[in-house]
Amino acid sequence: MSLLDSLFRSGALRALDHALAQALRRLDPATPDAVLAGAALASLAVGSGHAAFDPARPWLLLDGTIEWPQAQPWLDSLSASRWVTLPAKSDTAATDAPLVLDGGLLYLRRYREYERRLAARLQGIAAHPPAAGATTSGDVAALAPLFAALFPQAHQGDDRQARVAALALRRSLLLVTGGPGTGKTTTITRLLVLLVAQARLAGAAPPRIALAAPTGRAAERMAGSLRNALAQLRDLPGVDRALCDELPASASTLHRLLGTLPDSPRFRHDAAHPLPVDVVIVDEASMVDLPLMCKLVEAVPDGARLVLLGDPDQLPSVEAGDVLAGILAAAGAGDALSVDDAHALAALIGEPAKVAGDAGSGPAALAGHRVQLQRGYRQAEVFHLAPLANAVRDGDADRTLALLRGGELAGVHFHEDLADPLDDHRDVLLGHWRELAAAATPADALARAGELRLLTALRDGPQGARGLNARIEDALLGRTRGNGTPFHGRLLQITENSYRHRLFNGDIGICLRDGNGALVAWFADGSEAGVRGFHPAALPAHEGAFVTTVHKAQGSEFDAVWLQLPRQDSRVLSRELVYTALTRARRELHVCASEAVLRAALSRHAQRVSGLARRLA
Ligand SMILES: Nc1ncnc2c1ncn2[C@@H]1O[C@H](COP(=O)(O)OP(=O)(O)OP(=O)(O)O)[C@@H](O)[C@H]1O
Repeated sequence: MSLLDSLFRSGALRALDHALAQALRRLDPATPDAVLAGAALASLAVGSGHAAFDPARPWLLLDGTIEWPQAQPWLDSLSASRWVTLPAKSDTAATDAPLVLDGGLLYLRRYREYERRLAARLQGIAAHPPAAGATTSGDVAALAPLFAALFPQAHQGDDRQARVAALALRRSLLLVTGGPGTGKTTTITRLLVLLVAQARLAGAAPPRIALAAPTGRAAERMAGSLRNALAQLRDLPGVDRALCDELPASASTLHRLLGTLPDSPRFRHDAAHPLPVDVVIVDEASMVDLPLMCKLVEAVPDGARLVLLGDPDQLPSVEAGDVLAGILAAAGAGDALSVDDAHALAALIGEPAKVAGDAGSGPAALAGHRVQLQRGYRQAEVFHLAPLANAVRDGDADRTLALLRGGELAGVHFHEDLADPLDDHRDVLLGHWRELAAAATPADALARAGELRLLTALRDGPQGARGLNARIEDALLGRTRGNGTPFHGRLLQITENSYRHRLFNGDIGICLRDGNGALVAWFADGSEAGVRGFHPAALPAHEGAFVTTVHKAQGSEFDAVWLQLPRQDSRVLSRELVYTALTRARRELHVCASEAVLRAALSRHAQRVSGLARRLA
């Protein structure tokens, strides 16, 4: 049997992937099986979060007992095919072949173009100094008193937060990375105040600033953190409150920032119609996929600053890409300043511990654009998560298990071998969800829904989100319910973007009866009332949300997180998945898992195929 047929019969391919291969076979019946299978796999790769298919590492896409062709003959056969373009380095893949073989990876043409355009525009932004940059030592010296008020520790050792703000004076592309609570938002707030002051000193208008995140929830969280940081700043001696007043009070989704067009994958803002802004700050950059990141960077005007914030240890975007990882690979460790920056910024931050070119930092293409924040500032007395998060991030299973079993981390609970939290902890969990139905107002119910979330690794199976949701809904209702029927107290999550409703993938709502007994589905929004109601039958696609997958919880935080891992290992499990789940918790964490599954998860990376790092280098 041909590889294509055996992949299709085993259920590995989606109908869409198979249809692409079939279409090529119809157009040219002589097309070799290796090319047809490659086409189907390139399509499946995009559907599985990869930018391309790697014939040398096919198991990154599919595991199981598949007899893969040898890499070199496969690549040769692809290279010789009329369906595959082989672009020269500068080529824009102008032919209309559906596939491109580039850097040993097989791409669907459109995704190779996204990757090429993203790399080119990122390099363009990085190479372009900010329009209102501080280039002279006089510019820098004039800002020194404010800088010292914003970053009083700047001259004491390696203050990475101060380094971020200082670098923003000279760099258009800035990558600010760090785990939860390392002060990314605090730092950005101070950086923006500094940029406002810089414009004022130059007699220019204050910079036009856009704050954005991939999901509505992440954007809300970003705006909330910024407001808190700003409230602290207003009381800081040496900081003029009028500077703080110039900062935006809200953040939007990236889709809204770029301006969606009805029934079009394009946005209102693009290279020809750039965003009318001077600074774009993007939070949760690890969640941004390849097409969206490409469209974002192309809409950033020349001379504007682009600041990407993210936690590199979190799961990559659900959709194709792993874009942040590719960019960071080209930026190095984020521990060094370039020689020029170090010299120009010495008046603000003193002599840096390390300058680019020092042993270890390497000649990365975007070196000098990244700052990795290291120190966590969240209070640890009530919730001591950091040691566990670090052990998981490092894939250190022995240490992770010792910490979980030791029971000494405040707020962290291990329920070893527990396969069903609804059996042993039914009262706590159902009690919480019942309280939502009894909340005084929809806004209150939605706020309380953020107090606890049960997270799973998988959608399907006995410990999957779907099955658990159905069981919880039955338990709350006290009877078996027709699938998807709304009921008073049902928590739900939108699963598609609907611009008409202004509801987006991942938005959480709750169904409550109004005074007349009619069910209304309520969602949080930025309006004065704080919520918007919909008739449940008029909602875009949605599903139950008492339990969500870790993937869907990216960009959100909850007071208490219950993480349920499956009983059997699965290729979906990885240290990034466990790390992302743990770091969603603000006060309390419950991990339900077996030693074997936890060890298997921590031994695996959520690896994605991408040519971005190579392209940027
Ligand atoms: N240099 C600092 N000194 C003291 N406290 C700080 C400092 N930087 C940040 N914090 C505090 O640490 C907490 C977390 O900061 P912040 O919200 O900026 O972190 P973050 O990295 O944006 O977090 P998240 O991962 O949730 O987005 C806040 O309470 C903030 O006030």
